[in-house]
Amino acid sequence: MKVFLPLNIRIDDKKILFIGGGNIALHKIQTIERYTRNITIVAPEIHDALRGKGFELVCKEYEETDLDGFFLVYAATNSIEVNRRIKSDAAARGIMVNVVDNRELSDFISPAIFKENEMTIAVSSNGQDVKKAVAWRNQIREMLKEGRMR
Ligand SMILES: C[C@@]1(CC(=O)O)c2cc3[nH]c(cc4nc(cc5[nH]c(cc(n2)[C@H]1CCC(=O)O)[C@@](C)(CC(=O)O)[C@@H]5CCC(=O)O)C(CC(=O)O)=C4CCC(=O)O)c(CCC(=O)O)c3CC(=O)O
Ligand SMILES: NC(=O)C1=CN([C@@H]2O[C@H](COP(=O)(O)OP(=O)(O)OC[C@H]3O[C@@H](n4cnc5c(N)ncnc54)[C@H](O)[C@@H]3O)[C@@H](O)[C@H]2O)C=CC1
Repeated sequence: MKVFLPLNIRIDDKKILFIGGGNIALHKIQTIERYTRNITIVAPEIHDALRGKGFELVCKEYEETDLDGFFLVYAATNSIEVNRRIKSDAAARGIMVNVVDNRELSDFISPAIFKENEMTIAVSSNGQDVKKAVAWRNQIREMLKEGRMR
């Protein structure tokens, strides 16, 4: 089984690339944009909710050279084959990838996050039980809101 180490990575001075701009990209970007807007999206079709927010939008199919200059990459297309190709192209360049349809291929995974000002709670199940990670995050959030944690 893969093992994932929790880290807080500096990203304000780095570029993040999304390949694929559909529902899953939108959902992940809604979390990431609370930390940075330095996001580029490459996809033939980009969700309307991702437009006009200051992201760099590149309307086309993925090519290997799209990876140049990026620190983190999210392979978020609806094609298993394209996502696998992104992973192997990025690995050859030493770039870390989150493959949204395959935790085994992912160099990093996204935790369930609750952020309030400078404080962040991030819950992960090591990629094994997303629903439990979300449930724990929600319970911790409720405890905070009810004043049971300070
Ligand atoms: C491994 C990981 C990889 C990664 O994406 O990094 C991954 C993978 C997969 N998720 C799947 C399903 C769903 N994921 C969500 C939601 C979230 N998923 C997130 C993280 C992760 N998901 C990483 C592990 C995290 C950990 O370690 O625990 C969250 C926490 C963070 C985020 O995505 O930003 C975010 C909550 C955001 C929030 O609430 O804030 C929902 C909706 C929901 O539950 O709300 C569903 C539908 C559930 C249903 O169907 O009921 C499937 C099956 C796909 C399929 O079968 O089609 C796979 C694929 C697989 O398991 O291989
Ligand atoms: N990690 C997670 O939490 C979850 C992941 N998934 C997986 O996420 C994947 C994506 O799902 P959705 O976003 O709902 O799909 P979607 O259909 O909404 O969006 C797909 C996106 O990929 C783009 N795309 C397709 N081919 C491309 C190419 N060659 N180059 C660049 N972009 C390309 C499309 O233009 C579109 O923007 C699916 O494989 C699904 O299994 C699904 C549920 C949860």
